[in-house]
Amino acid sequence: MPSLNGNQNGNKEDDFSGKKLKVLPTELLQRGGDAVKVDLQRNRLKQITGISQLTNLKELNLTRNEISDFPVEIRGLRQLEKLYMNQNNIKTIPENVFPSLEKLQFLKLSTNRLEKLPEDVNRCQDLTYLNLSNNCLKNLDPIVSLSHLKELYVERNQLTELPDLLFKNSSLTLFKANGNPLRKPPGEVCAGGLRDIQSYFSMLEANAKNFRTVKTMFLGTSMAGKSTLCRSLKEGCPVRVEEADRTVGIDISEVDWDGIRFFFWDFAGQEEYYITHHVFITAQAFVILAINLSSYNMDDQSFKDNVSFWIKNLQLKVPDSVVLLVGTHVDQCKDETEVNEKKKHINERVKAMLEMHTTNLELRRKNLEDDPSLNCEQINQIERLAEYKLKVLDFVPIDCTKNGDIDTLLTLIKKEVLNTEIFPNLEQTLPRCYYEVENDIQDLLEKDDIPEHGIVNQDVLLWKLKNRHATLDDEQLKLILQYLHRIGVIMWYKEIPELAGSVFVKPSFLISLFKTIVRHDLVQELNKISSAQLKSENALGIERKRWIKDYKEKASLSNVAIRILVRTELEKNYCITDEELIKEVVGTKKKEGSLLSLLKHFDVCLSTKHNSPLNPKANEFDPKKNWVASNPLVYEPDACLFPSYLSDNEQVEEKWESDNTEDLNIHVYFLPEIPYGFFHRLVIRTCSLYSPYWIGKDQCMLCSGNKRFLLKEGCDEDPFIEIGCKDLETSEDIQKAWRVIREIMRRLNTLTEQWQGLYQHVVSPCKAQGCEEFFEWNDWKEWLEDSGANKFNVGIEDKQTCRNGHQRRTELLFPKTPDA
Ligand SMILES: Nc1nc2c(ncn2[C@@H]2O[C@H](COP(=O)(O)OP(=O)(O)OP(=O)(O)O)[C@@H](O)[C@H]2O)c(=O)[nH]1
Repeated sequence: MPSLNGNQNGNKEDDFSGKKLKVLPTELLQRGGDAVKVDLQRNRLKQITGISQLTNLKELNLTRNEISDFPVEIRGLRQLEKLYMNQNNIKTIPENVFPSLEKLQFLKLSTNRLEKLPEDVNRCQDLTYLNLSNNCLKNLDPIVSLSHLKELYVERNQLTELPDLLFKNSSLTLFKANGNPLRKPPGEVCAGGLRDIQSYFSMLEANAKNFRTVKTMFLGTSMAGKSTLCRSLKEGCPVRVEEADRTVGIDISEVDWDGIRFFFWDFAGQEEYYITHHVFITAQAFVILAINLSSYNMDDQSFKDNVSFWIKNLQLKVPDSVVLLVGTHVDQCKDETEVNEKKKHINERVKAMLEMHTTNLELRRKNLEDDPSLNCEQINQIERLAEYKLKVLDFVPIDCTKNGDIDTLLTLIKKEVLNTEIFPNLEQTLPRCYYEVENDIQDLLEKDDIPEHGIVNQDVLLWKLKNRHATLDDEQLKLILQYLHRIGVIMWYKEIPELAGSVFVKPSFLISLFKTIVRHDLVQELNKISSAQLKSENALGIERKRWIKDYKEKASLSNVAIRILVRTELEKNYCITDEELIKEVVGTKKKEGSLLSLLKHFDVCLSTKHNSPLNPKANEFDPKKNWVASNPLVYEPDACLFPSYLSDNEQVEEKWESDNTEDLNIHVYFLPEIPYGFFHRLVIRTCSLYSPYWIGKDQCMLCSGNKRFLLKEGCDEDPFIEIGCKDLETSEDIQKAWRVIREIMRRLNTLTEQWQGLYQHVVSPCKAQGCEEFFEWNDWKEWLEDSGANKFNVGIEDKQTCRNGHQRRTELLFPKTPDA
């Protein structure tokens, strides 16, 4: 029997969800005109023959079924107000269905395979909610005249343009279009939301010009020749870069070739800088991967360090980018044969690597297809990942000291960039004022109207720009500034309260501040601190020694040392004397400076504490309340910890002691692998919730109440992150622990969203001694949603049996309805 639940409107709901139905049950059809609301989600329906008998149906939920042909019979449901058809396999919707659904207000068609919408969808004039995300739509014209739409979602489709009519005089209050290859308006405008898009269209001239910009990133190991390539290409002839002149952080510059603007981002190759790279590696980029051919050994390690590490990172972070492999130092190879052999080695390995990636995704998809209705979300995600094709262009070996070779490379780059198959989104349509504002900012800098360091108060900048653009108001100017921030021309972190008032119109300055702290030769820099500098912060020489020791042994850097280093950089290299500005950036004993706020915002480091004994009074985490640190505070944050520089896990292991079978334990597996810096950032984000924590190289332990939680990066062939909890005595303890794990998983999930090419799945290991079996989670992402928490694993048994016959209590394997 279906359950009949009352709802707020007094309508009875026929609940047939999760019953593995393949056809509509007779008992439902017999209800005929009595059925008002029917829930058929999570079944195996391919068709819904007979549905038109439910003539008074107002709400129909067909989420997560196996429907591929849109059921035309729905046409008969003339009273229908709400229709859920998301997470099926629908490719097309025929004409002549929607005109009959005149009362439809809510339509959810997300996560299907729709390529096109029927023209007559515009007949549903009462529609206020429409969700078309995760489809393959190229065009939204059929919906422009839906004048009552309030919420519209079209994320992750194939849209290149949005129709401006959609935004004129519309009642839209929510619109999301992330994950489309948009040119008009560009994705960076859409990322700002509805207001930005409306403002963009209001400013866009009828004959607006298309502009062509390429963000070019030079990546590769240290000394590969990135700076040499970057500078030589800019000059059009070989430029020699001295070893002492190596890149620290990132260098940014701009060139114009034949009307195409190239932004050159030269990334430093030393590992210390990798943790800040993710901030600056952005979508739709052109990557020049420099590989030093003379030092390249044709073995696994060399391929990994010089090539695959970088390609995999790009595949994870920006899977839609284009990579050009450039082999440098050809003149230092023995002969042409050596160059050709190395080129062949790299080309073959890269090809195999990309194929392997596709095969792994394919295999995973096949596994999931055993139960498509349960795994629909995951299958869809895999299919989306398989659609990303990182383009790796043919390998070019060059001698960076030779004129002819630089010329050849230059010609090749220009040719590739103009190839629309390789760069389909090169052209973007922008209102003229966007460019004018950008040029004006450069002009203000050149005319010294803005100080050389480029930090300018938001109000001052707006005032200066308004003097030049009488027609633009503050709001429009702010939107343009945010767009310029998103494309990396300026930096304005509006969402960080400490930084919202300052605009950094010279990003290179900000990066140079990053590198005062995140650098390969930090110990040397600490050693250079003079007595006078120490005195300025009331510090002693003996403290400097301690800073160096703490940094080397505990990867923690004193806040006082940070202040001294940053102040020195500002005063010496940028001749800044404005004490107020220095204090704002550097901070004081009482107030954190803007630089630290930024580093924390990007999860580069976290405030650290003295490691005190396990605190049984650690505040418990309660998802309904704001988390507050334990009282009395166990620490005064006086240093910053850089987790990825830590060298061992001893302390964490000692605090955690050993695992036991009554612990909670889940593994989050990553395909193709755990991105560089992922664990580091997860630890930072998680530890900011709990006062007592201990961190090691790839492990971290934290406390909530009297329970201990472990986060661990592991690899037993497949890379995974383990989340565990111990000290659980009662079922209530277990429920509480799952809530904390849910919070950790939420953080993990928001991080994952920053790596577009990443796939994860979650399992609970069996834990019986010697057993390697596990219990697979199907719905973990749903569990993270507020509404999903109550549905998770509803009705499962008290015990689960693994494939080897071991039994384990369900509540130790899955979070059984946390708030039930
Ligand atoms: N002979 C020769 N020397 C080169 C070539 N390319 C680069 N070099 C030299 O190699 C050294 C390293 O080059 P850089 O351009 O600084 O390398 P990088 O990749 O920017 O290094 P990091 O800044 O440490 O990341 C410099 O001394 C260059 O002059 C080449 O093709 N032939």
